[in-house]
Amino acid sequence: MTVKDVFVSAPGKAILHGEHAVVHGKVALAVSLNLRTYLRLKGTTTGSVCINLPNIDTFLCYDLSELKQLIPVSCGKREEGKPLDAELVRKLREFISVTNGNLDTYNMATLSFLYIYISLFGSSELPSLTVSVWSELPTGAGLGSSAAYSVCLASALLCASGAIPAPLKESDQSARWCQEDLEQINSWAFQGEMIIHGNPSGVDNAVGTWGGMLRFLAGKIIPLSRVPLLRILLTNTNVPRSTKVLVAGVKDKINKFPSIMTPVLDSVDAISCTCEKILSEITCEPITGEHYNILEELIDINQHHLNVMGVGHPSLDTLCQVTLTKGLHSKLTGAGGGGCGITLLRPETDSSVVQTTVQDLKDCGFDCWETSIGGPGVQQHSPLSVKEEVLEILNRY
Ligand SMILES: Nc1ncnc2c1ncn2[C@@H]1O[C@H](COP(=O)(O)OP(=O)(O)O)[C@@H](O)[C@H]1O
Ligand SMILES: C[C@@](O)(CCOP(=O)(O)O)CC(=O)O
Ligand SMILES: [Mg+2]
Repeated sequence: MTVKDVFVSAPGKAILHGEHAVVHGKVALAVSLNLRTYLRLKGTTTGSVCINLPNIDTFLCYDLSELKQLIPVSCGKREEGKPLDAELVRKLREFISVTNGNLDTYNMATLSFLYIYISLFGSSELPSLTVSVWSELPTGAGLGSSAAYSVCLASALLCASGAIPAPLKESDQSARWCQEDLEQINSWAFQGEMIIHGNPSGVDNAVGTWGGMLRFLAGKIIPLSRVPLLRILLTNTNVPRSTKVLVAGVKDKINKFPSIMTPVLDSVDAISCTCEKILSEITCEPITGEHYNILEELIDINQHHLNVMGVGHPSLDTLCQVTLTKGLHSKLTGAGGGGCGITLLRPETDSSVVQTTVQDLKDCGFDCWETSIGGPGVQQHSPLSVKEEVLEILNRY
């Protein structure tokens, strides 16, 4: 069986409020970024499955005959939204550690690819194909690169398997799936996130799938109908960390000090709700200085809470201090422990202040840039419509 080529992309995200607390059933507010992950799937006749992941220096090929051995005996077509198939995960872990030496975090990328591939095709015939992925997002830095990757995998593999149609018409440059198909993509992406994160809330893959700004609570996704025009500075401290490890650390802390940590999580929940209220006022009333004063205070309080949860880092403290000298307020975004932070810019913040702040942060060894938010969720593209620099990289494979 030869599968059709598919080209897709999905955005990264910034969590405004609610990271970590969202894993424990609290509200999070998240927004898509203008940085995307691109995936090209090509049907081949080589009798192998190849995966090219240049962001993480991973280039692998497997014979279909090897992969067939991994199909669980019980393999019917697995339904989405179910817990991971423990037998398949065990077989894949064994297989990857045998062929690839170790189980470092970057091998999670291979594991999640193979998991979705075998789950979707295992009950029929495994097709020969090559998947190449390139991302504009920093990997493992809090901007949801794992979710953008999982959403791309899920959409391309679902499309290739025929479980969902390819929405792109001949004359289109890019196209989106219908709601029902997006739900399927989101739920398979969640499985990929489970492999990479251990215990994800699902907020990141929801933003990667639907884009825009959304409120997420216990698996329920409510898109905000109007996305306020927020100006946000993104800073990558370049301190590496793993979401899986940080999420597990917060859980341990909650288990150890339940009566101390529960109020912290409740407070984060209230911060998300208050922020949502202010943002909705900003979209339909004249913006006042007071709106921004409150947003800034919420950022400060939440950053303290995240430190209490044990996911701060000296580099993030530096970010907060440096921006505060310019009157700007910052917090970590995503799992913390290094990685990225967001800084809220007020509508009246002068571009010269932004420029000097960016320079000061760069002098600390950080990457820093002003970003736009609220981009579209997962899309299928005609390769001709994709940015030259992305095509150039993906064309190498
Ligand atoms: N472009 C990519 N190519 C391959 N794997 C990726 C890519 N982006 C993310 N990943 C996978 O996601 C992991 C990082 O996920 P995570 O620790 O959750 O950080 P993030 O905040 O970026 O989501 C990587 O170790 C890798 O397994
Ligand atoms: C910490 C958490 O709230 C967000 C993690 O985001 P990221 O992988 O650091 O981009 C975990 C989750 O919601 O699954
Ligand atoms: Mg992640």
